[in-house]
Amino acid sequence: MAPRVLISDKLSDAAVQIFKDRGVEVDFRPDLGKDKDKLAEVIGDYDGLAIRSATKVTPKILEKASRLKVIGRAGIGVDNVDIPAATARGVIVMNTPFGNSITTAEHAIAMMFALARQIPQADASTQAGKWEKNRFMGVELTAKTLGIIGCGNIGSIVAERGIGLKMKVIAFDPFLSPERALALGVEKVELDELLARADVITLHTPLTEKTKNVLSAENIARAKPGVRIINCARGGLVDEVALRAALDSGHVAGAAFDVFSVEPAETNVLFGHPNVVCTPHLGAATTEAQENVALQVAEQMSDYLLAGAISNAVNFPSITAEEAPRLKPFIALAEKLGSFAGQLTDTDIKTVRITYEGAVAEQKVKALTSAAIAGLLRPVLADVNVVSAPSVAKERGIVIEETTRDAVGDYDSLVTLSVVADDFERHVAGTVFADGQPRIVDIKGIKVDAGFAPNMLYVTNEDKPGFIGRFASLLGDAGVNIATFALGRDHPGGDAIALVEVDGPVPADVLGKVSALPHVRQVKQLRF
Ligand SMILES: NC(=O)C1=CN([C@@H]2O[C@H](COP(=O)(O)OP(=O)(O)OC[C@H]3O[C@@H](n4cnc5c(N)ncnc54)[C@H](O)[C@@H]3O)[C@@H](O)[C@H]2O)C=CC1
Ligand SMILES: O=C(O)CCC(=O)C(=O)O
Repeated sequence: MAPRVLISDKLSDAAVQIFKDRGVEVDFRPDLGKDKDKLAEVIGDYDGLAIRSATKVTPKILEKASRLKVIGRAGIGVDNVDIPAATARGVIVMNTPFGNSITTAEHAIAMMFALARQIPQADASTQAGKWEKNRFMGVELTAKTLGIIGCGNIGSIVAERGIGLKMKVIAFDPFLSPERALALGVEKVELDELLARADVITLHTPLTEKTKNVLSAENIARAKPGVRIINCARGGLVDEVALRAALDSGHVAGAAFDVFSVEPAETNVLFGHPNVVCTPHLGAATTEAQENVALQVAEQMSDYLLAGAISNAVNFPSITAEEAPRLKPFIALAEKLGSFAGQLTDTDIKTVRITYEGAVAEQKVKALTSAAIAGLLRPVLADVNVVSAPSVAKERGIVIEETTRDAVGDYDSLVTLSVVADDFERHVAGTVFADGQPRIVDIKGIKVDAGFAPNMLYVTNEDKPGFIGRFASLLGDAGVNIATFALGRDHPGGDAIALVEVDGPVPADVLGKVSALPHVRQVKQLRF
């Protein structure tokens, strides 16, 4: 069955076409983004949801999204998606981090000119027939200092444009490396210095706990008198009430805002001030950017739904379409090793150690670890999946340790999973053979060679003569057919294990009889 995608915001038609061309069923319902009740009614029918910023993906919507596998944001900010809730439900959230950066940077530059030369006000006055030539005295930007708060993708483009305009560009961004600053031709400064020096401040950070109100009343007061402030990033970065007061007092000479603390902004404290220029979140609104992000999001979502490739996910490591088929058997191996350990563990797990040796260590091991954790937790939490598993494990206080190293043993690739609880540590290792099938090759240090099957028995016993015959007759008498039988022991007469594939579930009374056989220590029915 073809996957189904709902587009619930105004995306370029290009997205619809891409989905259709790729064989994904698509419904284009841009009305639904603003109607959360209707969206909740229909979301259960879709595998994918493509959005811009109008659709709010809340926990309530996600509760109804029983089939949903991926949310694609045609744009950068994913603050309209509840990421923890999506992750907890195993839904991949992807964005398109570059498609609208140039356009948004250009909007910030346009806003800077609009402020410097009061273009919107002069336009309104001129078209009203006033010809107020003396009213609109502007400022030149050449040689002025442009202060960029947040010098990532968009901030860097703004910096380049600013330098092109012969401005002195300074930037505050704790994550901007000195090398990158040098390459951009930007002076990296602390916030206080930026406030003191900048003639124009432009914001380009996401809205986070740290950046909320980065331009607070105090910081606005510290800014250079006559500063102009531009926000084309996110509402909430600037204290709008404090800014209005600073505009009224003349401390701030002008402000240009594309984004607001409440959107859609039908009213705002900044509205109506003569030195304020506003646009309705138009930063990304060019034909080029909208085409870019629509194409990209549709490609990314189709790649995931059809081929398991993951790019630009904010809650899962990327996997390319080329990597996906190579990774797939190892994802199956990791999940099954996790499941094996999970089915044998009834107590609280404290730590999970996963070691990747040999060729597999070169793969996306984060994805494999997520798969192993999903397999481990699934016996107790049925709806955990590869996306949600790491956050579920974290919530439960499970420490995950991941190691990669060169091959040291007999296998090209070996994955070893150790589970540590208060009173034991258990480990199991596996590999993928040339036929692409995952195999268990080591349990508790005992070498075995067994595939995974829907119904299996795991038996531990003392290595004494007679066990295999009695065990096989007991299953035969109970009408349980043995498909494969793998044995291992640490040394003659020591600890032995059997992994037995059977053709169907084994009744509880038969399991009881197996565990009562001489020399048997434990028997466990396993499902894969
Ligand atoms: N108005 C609009 O239509 C659009 C707005 N945006 C918004 O622009 C913002 C920036 O986007 P990108 O440049 O693509 O993101 P990015 O992730 O490439 O850059 C963000 C930068 O902010 C920096 N940063 C993070 N915390 C900081 C802090 N506490 N202080 C200073 N810097 C900090 C990061 O180190 C990073 O360099 C996002 O919030 C995005 O949603 C993006 C596209 C369109
Ligand atoms: O989709 C839009 O128009 C908003 C773009 C935006 O804010 C973003 O990409 O973060």
